Amino acid sequence: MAKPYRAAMQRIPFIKMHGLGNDFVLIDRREKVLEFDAAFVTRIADRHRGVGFDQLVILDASADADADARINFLNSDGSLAGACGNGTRCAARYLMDQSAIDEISLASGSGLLRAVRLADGQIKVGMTEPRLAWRDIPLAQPCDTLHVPLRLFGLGEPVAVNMGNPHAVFFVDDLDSLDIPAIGPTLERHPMFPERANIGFAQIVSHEALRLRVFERGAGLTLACGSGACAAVVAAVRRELVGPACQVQLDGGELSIAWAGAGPVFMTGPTAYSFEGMLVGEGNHVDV
Ligand SMILES: N[C@@H](CCC[C@H](N)C(=O)O)C(=O)O
Repeated sequence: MAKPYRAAMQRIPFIKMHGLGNDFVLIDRREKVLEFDAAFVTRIADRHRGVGFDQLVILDASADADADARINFLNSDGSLAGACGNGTRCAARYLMDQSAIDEISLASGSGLLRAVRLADGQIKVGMTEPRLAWRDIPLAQPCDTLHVPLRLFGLGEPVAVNMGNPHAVFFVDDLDSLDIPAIGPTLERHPMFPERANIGFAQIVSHEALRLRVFERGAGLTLACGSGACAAVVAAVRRELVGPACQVQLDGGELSIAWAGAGPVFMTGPTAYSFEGMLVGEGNHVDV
């Protein structure tokens, strides 16, 4: 028998995508108003009772005539993320496929982002210009962002970078010796980072390559973090550890990052569809 509130049921189509295993539920609201709250987000994020994702990617119609759509990101803990590199590449791929085009512009919290599909199918996005002043990270106190005075767990001083979201990058000699799930939460929520921070651990491989693992703000250790890869290369270029083009080796695969020492950071890598489905429920209380 149909439940009495059936008429109020929402049906929300979604697409599951990932970039190097950094996974997303993408909801396209460009043509339909769909409302949901933080409880909805954490429910869908649950990998046992929901769909599971690192970030929820929401596409809306954009008021900006230069943009094809507006993009927003929420972490699996329900918090807002100002930027998400892999999510941007996945959303760009989805929008390009929908319209059979190879170039797209997205309005985001960190400005207008342009993405292109390359001949080999990889998606390249121009991320924002990194912000490097302590206030812009933001950090809790004035300091040199190239050497943030934070010494914990035997790590050296990190480099702080804002890529539309806050990052701290620690350079280490042996990435495999770190228990990142154990130390990540303390660093993410350290009082030095009033808005919390994404915590990257980078090991230099050569002048053109580094290995990276990121404990993401609001999502924990992920298989890849696009904005984290950008932040790590910006940090490594500033410390003169790598050149302007750098391969970033993440647990889920590789990203090519280019930064000339000023201006935007370019990120290139693969994207993939996983499956599509429907979230069904009453109001914001959605069953999956
Ligand atoms: N996975 C993302 C980063 C997501 C946002 C981050 N957790 C935050 O809160 O800033 C990426 O690919 O950049």
